[in-house]
Amino acid sequence: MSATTDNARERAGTVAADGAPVVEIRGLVKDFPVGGLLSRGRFRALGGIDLDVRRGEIMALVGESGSGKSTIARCVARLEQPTSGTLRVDGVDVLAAEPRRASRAYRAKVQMVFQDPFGSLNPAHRVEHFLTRALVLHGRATSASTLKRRLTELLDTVDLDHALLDAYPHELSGGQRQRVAIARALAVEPEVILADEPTSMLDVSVRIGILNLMRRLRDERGISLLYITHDLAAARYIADRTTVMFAGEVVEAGESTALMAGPAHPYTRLLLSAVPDPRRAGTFDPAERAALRAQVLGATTCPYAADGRCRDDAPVHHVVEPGWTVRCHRYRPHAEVARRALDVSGTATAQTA
Ligand SMILES: Nc1ncnc2c1ncn2[C@@H]1O[C@H](COP(=O)(O)OP(=O)(O)OP(=O)(O)O)[C@@H](O)[C@H]1O
Repeated sequence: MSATTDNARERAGTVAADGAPVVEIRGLVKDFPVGGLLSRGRFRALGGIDLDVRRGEIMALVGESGSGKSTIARCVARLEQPTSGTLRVDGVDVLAAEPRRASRAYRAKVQMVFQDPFGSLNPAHRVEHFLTRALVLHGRATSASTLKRRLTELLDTVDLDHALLDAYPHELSGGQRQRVAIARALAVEPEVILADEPTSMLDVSVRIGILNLMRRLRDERGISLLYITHDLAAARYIADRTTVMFAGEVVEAGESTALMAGPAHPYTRLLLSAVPDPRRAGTFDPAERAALRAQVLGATTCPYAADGRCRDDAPVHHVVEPGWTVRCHRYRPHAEVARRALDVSGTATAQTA
C-alpha cells in the first residue's frame, strides 16, 4: 500500500485494510450461450479470473467495454451463475453454500450499486420507501423510533437533506439519486459494495462527490468496495489496488499508484494513454469513446501478437513486485527494459512517462 494512502488514512483516523481477503475469486469462468435456444454456441466472457478484495480496501476493476467487469460483479452479487470456479466471501464457499439467487443473509453482506440510479429506483416510490424497505426487510429497524433514527443517519452518511425523504426519483438530480442508491445499499450494513460504474452517468462536477463518499465508507466503516470503471483517473484517485481486464482475462493487477506510474502490460499502457482529462466538463463524449475503443481494441494488434504465442500458449502471471502481477510473455523483470520492449505506441510512452 502506498505511503500516500496510509497518510490519508492516518489523517482521517481511519479503519485500515487488514490485508485479509473478504472476497476471494479463483478460476472464475463464465460462458454465455450464443446463437439462440437451439444453438450450442458458447461465448466465454470470463476466462478463469483470480481476484481478491481485501477487507477495508477499494479495488478498482478497469478495462474496455466488454472485457467482463460487470460479469464479475454480477457473479459475486449472485445475479449470474458462474460456469466454474470458486467464490469465497468471508471464507465461505458461496457457490456451494448459497442458493442460485442470493439469500437475504448474503445480500446483507454483499450489495451492488448500479450505473443508472434512475433505472434502479422505482419511479412510483418516494426515497423514504426505498430506505425503509431495505431497513425493515433486513431487520435493521424493528421499531418506529429506530426506523426514524436510522433513516436520518443514512441521509447524513450520504450527505442528503432530510427533506428529500419525501421526494420521488424524478425530483432528484443524478448525483442525489446515486446517493439514495448508496444509502439503500448501506441500510443493510454490508461488508462489500460492488459499485458498477456508479459515476459514469453523472456530470464531472458531481462525480468527485460520489468518489469521496465511497472513500469515506472505506475509511470510516471499513467497507470493501469493488469499483468498476472505465475511468483510470478515478481509479487512481480512489482505489488502493487496481485490476486491469482485457477480453475476459486479468492482464495486470497491483497497487494503483505504482501500477499507473509504470504499467507493465501494453494494454494497461494503452488504457493509460487515453485517460480522460479530469478538467473536461460534461459526460464522456461518445465520439471520443469510440476512438478510445478503437485504439484500445487495437491492442490486439500488439506487435508481438504476430508470433502467435499468446494464442497458442496462454501467458502466465509474472510478479513485477510483491502484490503486482502482469500476464504477458514479453514481460522481463527489469522494468525499464521491459517497458521499452513492450512499447506499442509513441502516445503511450509520452503519456505515461
Ligand atoms: N447475458 C448475456 N448474454 C450474452 N452475452 C453477455 C451477457 N452478459 C454479458 N455478455 C457479454 O459478455 C462480455 C462481457 O460483458 P460485461 O458486461 O461483463 O463487460 P464490461 O467490461 O462490464 O463492459 P461494459 O463496461 O460495457 O459494461 C461482453 O462481450 C458481453 O456482450
